[in-house]
Amino acid sequence: MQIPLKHYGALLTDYLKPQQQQAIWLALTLLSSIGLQVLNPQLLGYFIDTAVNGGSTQTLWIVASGFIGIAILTQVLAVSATYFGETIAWAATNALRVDLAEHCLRLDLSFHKSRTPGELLERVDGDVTLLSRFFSQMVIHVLGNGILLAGILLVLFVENAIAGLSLTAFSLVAMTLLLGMRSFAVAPWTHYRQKSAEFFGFVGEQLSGREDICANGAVGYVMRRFHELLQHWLPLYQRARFASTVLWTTSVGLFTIGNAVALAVAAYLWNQQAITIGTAYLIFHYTNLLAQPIERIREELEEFQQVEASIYRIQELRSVQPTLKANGDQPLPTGALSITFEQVCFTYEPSHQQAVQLDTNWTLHNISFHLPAGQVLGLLGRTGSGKTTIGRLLLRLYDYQSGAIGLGDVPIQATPLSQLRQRVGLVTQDVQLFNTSIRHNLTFFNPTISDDQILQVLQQLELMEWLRSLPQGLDTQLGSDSSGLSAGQAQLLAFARIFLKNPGLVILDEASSRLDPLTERLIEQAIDRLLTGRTGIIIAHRLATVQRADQLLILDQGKIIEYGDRRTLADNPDSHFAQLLQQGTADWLA
Ligand SMILES: Nc1ncnc2c1ncn2[C@@H]1O[C@H](COP(=O)(O)OP(=O)(O)OP(=O)(O)O)[C@@H](O)[C@H]1O
Repeated sequence: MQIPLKHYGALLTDYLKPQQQQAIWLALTLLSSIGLQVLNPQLLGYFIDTAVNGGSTQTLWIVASGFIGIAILTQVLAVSATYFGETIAWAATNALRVDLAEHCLRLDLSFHKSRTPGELLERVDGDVTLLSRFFSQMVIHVLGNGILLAGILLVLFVENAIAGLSLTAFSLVAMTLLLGMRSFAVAPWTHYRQKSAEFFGFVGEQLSGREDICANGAVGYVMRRFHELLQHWLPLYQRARFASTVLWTTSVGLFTIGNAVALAVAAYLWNQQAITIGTAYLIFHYTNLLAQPIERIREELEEFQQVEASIYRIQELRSVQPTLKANGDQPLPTGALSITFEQVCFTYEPSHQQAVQLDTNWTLHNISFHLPAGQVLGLLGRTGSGKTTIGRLLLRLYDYQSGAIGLGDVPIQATPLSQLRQRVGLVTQDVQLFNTSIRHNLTFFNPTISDDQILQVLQQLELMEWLRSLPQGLDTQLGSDSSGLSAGQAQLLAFARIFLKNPGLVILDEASSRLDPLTERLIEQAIDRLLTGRTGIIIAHRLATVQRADQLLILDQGKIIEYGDRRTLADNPDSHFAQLLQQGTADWLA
């Protein structure tokens, strides 16, 4: 896996451009500290020669103080560089996190269904965290240490040409060898991070389902899977670390050779009386100093292998594009919206579409009906017959493969997605509440909705008494798992959301669970109000709700087995609906 250099460049310019000033400060502090590191040993060499030649104590004091002063300044500059580096890293990686999160939110439901929330967390946060060093220091460290390396070699040449030449040759060999091994550990680190994403996905999934897991005695199974994942994770980590260790061992071996070369050259030149003892010390000192940039570049490259794996995975995520067809800009009419389905066929696995020539494999097959504006359609059918899928197609959570769907005579693809989702309201059985105040749970953070509007809606839903019983009213915080709310109250809050949104079409997946009579009455009233002046589709589980419908559509295995006016069907003793009425329940399986 080799990522073209231009991709790194693009990433750097995209995310570092807004922080040009900080980046300049980072470069300045880093380069100054490098300059001082090259300069300071010269004072030491001078100190030794002055001491050996019997120089004055005052001179020695001045040189020693200068040496200490520069050492302190180098440290101050290093601290400043770290500060600027961290600031840049956080700002850049946060911007990337935001971009990736937005990108994921734009992707279809099919993308999210195929990935666990934990896996996405690892993609959006784990991989990006690894990139922080790339943004803050990597490029500048590789560049800066390259300059330090060149500076040291230059000084060595100035001290003595033979020393400069032999240590330059050594540096070239060391760098070539280490750079050649650059990609050595990329693949093991990619596998390791893939497994870690899987592990976090698994943990996230199990944590969110902990009640069901405990209630159904599945803890043993979960723990076994947990250990299985860990068992696969460890060898991958060992392999990745081993690859990195090979690099480390190579560089340690190289520096031992480097030190031997420096000592041999210094001893030879000293014997030849070509250099002073101070210069001999400097050759040895600079060779040691040489280890720092080479070692640092090696470290950066080693870390870069992990970064490369992260960049690769981020690119992969960014390359996933929504499969929904493009939107048009045709507005939907105001008020209640009529619905037209014309021979709609849909499957959740479009890649199998060609293979699905047989009608039986469509999730929805040849669905056609027309519901005039302001009317209500009751949807009935066995579990898995495709009722929920009809709602999903209307909201364009998925696109159908053939046929046509129109709302208010506008094809749904011809209108902007944001407008479509504003004009169609969906209440599912599974009400998703967020870990924030009741106000935000109702308005979805829309600041244009006033408290008065919210209170009016809660009053209509007869929820004021409940609201008054809460210690902080609309500011009361809800738990993400609906803690403190009954199923009926959660449903009523979901209705309140729809009232505030005021759509022209309401799709209601009615709760099939039994509610207490008081809550049931409240919900019945709420549904009545919700449907007034709006078109409605109700996936009905109660006869009371079905009686509201103007039209009925009964599905079986994705096909319409009965469709028509409710009263006409009720009067026809041969109809499926009449049989349901006879059974006294709308629940198909009852
Ligand atoms: N995201 C999905 N990916 C793949 N298949 C799916 C998906 N959602 C539903 N299905 C399948 O599509 C078919 C229709 O599902 P749908 O949820 O529309 O049925 P339903 O009539 O609403 O059932 P229920 O009454 O149980 O809610 C089922 O066979 C189901 O397994």
